[in-house]
Amino acid sequence: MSDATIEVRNLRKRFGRTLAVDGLSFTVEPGTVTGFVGPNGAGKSTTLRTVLGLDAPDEGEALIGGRPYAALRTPLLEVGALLDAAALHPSRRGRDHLRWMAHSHGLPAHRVDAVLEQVGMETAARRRAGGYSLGMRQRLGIAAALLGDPPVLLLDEPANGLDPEGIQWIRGLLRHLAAEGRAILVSSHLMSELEDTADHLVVIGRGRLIADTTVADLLAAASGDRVRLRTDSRAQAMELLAREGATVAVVDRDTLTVTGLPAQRIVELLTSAGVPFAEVGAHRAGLEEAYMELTRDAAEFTATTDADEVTP
Ligand SMILES: Nc1ncnc2c1ncn2[C@@H]1O[C@H](COP(=O)(O)OP(=O)(O)OP(=O)(O)O)[C@@H](O)[C@H]1O
Repeated sequence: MSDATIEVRNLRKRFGRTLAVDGLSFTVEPGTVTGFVGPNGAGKSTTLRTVLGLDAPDEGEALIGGRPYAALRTPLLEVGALLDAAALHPSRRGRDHLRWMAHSHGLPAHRVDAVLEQVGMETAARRRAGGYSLGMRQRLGIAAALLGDPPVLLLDEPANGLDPEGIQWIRGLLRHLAAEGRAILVSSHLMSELEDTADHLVVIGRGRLIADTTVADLLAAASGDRVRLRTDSRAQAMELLAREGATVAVVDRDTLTVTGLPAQRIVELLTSAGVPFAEVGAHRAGLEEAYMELTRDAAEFTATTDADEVTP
C-alpha cells in the first residue's frame, strides 16, 4: 500500500466572512490511524471535503497518494470516505445501494457481501434504509467506504450515534485496517472517542493547527512529572503538601495530583503528619486531559458552561 498517504499543504478555505481553514498542513502516514480533532466548527469537515475534491481550496492543496482527488483514475479504489452517514434513500435496501455502487465502479458483486460481513450488516442490509438506526447507517457508510478496498480512508465522526459496543467495534476495525498498511484519518470533536484508537493526532482550532503529534508524546507531555495520590483526607493532604512548596490539583473526591515533590518525599510527609493515604504513583494523563492542557491557553476553545450562560 505504497500510495497510502494523505497530504494537506497550506490549505486555506473561506466561506464568505468565515475563514474555515487557515493555512493547514499535515500528513497522514500509511499504517496509522490519525485522529483529526477540534471543537465544533474548527474546520475538520471542510478539510475532509477539500481532500475529497468536494470543496475547492482558495489556497494550498490536498493530495491522496501524491495526487489531487480529481486526478485519481479509480477514486473508489484509491480512497474510501464516510462523510454523511444519513445520505441514503429511505426506500432503498442497504445491500442494493452497495450493489449499485459496486456495479457503477466495475467492482465484483462479492465485494458487497465481503464488506457487509466486515461491518456486521449481512442481515440488516436486506431491509430498507428508512428503518435503519443511526448506528446501522454509520456501519453501512463504512461498508461503502471499504468497497473498493482502498489504501486511504477518511471518516468524519464515524463513532457518532454508535452505542458503547459499536464504539468498541469501530476501534477494533480501525486498528485492523491500519495494521493492513492503510492511512486512516478519523475526525472527532471528542478526544475520548480516539482513546485506544489513534496513533497520531492532528488537533485544530479555528482552522489552524494546534498540534501534530504522536499520542504517546502527547500523553507523556501531559503526564509531566506529576504524582497521583489517593487519600480520604484530601484537604489535610493538600494543605500539608502545598506548605512544602508542591502544586496540588484535585482530580476527584479522593484523588490529587502533585507537582514539585518526588513520590518518596510525599510518602514521608504524609506518614509523619499522620495523614492517611492509599496510593502514590506516577500520574498518567488520559487523552481528554491532554487535550485540555493543549487548548488551555486558547480561550476561544473553552466550552461555555450552563453556569456561564445564566450569569447576567
Ligand atoms: N458551506 C458552507 N458555507 C458557509 N460556511 C461554512 C460552510 N461549511 C462550513 N462553514 C463554516 O466553516 C467553519 C468550519 O466548519 P466545519 O464544518 O468544517 O467544522 P468542523 O470542525 O467539521 O465542525 P463539526 O465538529 O461541528 O462538524 C464553521 O464556522 C462553519 O460554519
